[in-house]
Amino acid sequence: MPVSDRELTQMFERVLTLSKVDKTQSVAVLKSDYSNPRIVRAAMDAAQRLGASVYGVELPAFNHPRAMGMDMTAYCGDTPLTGNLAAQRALEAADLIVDTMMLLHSPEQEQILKTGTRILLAVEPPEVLARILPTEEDKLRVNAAAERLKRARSIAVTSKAGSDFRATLGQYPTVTEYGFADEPGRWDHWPSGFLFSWPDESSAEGTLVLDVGDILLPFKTYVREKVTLEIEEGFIRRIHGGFEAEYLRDYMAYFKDPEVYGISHIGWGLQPRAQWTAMGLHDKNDGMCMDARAFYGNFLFSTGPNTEVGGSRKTPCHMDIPLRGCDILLDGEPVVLAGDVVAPEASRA
Ligand SMILES: O=c1ccc(O)c[nH]1
Ligand SMILES: [Fe+2]
Repeated sequence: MPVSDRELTQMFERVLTLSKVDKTQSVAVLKSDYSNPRIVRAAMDAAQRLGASVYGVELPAFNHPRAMGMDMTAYCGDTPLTGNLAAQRALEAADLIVDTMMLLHSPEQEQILKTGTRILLAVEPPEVLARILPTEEDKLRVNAAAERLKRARSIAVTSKAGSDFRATLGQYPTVTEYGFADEPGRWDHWPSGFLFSWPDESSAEGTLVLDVGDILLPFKTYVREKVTLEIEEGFIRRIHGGFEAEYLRDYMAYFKDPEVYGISHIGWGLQPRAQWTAMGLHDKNDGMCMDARAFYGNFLFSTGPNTEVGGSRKTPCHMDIPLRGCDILLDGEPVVLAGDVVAPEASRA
């Protein structure tokens, strides 16, 4: 259902307030040719209504000649900001950046965050922003789970479909997404509600079986026949199954980069207002489908880049693959069982 401009501005006022925007703050709205103009305008208006010093940074769109599709997570690393030091300085001057063009998985995003500037990504359709409007309660639940994940030294994921995956943890930080950027140097994404870390380099091992109904992003497809990923020493070594396995093999091979098979962030969904079914109701180009990444109790697996936590894999191909119905154990203790969040208690909806 359409959201009115007035409601969109009011939602931005709410989320920018949660992001600690007030008259003492400067807010830069980062945009490019493909930004949603309604989101740009609502962010600018809301920031002004909160008394902040507001400015826009507009960058010409960047299209890599080998990028395919419109989903902004499909080709990561190079962005309209890449190489534009003057624009980066202009952005670093802000207390908060509302990113309507997607810097995620770029080295520049990390450089900007290191200056203490906060970044809030907002590129989903207004109807999704409205349905998953962030709350303080989301933050409490995600942070409760993060306290557990920060302490974890191992993760194990199994499922009835046959998944049997494990990795050690600790080399990389825990990252939370609860929908607002309220602390210095924090990046967040409205809408969200999940958390993740990265496996220690070379530690990811085992099998992940994508079962019917699991999701392949950025393809925005529901798996219709099982796909099996065999993982050794932190890399996907084999992908087998039927048509979807062949399609995934062909897509990843297209990049001609062995690093696309590396494992990226792994974690689980904690957003009850995100729905597994939502992707089926949207066109592929409506956004990046955060419902699929955030739905409650998923195991979110991903491949490719790890630059956002200081890793060396700046590879453009990034697959986000949420699985349903998994058991997720940290140090042998369950946090999710059969796709339902069981611990920590404070993380349950
Ligand atoms: O919010 C996001 C979106 C995409 C992604 O790969 C991670 N987190
Ligand atoms: Fe991802």
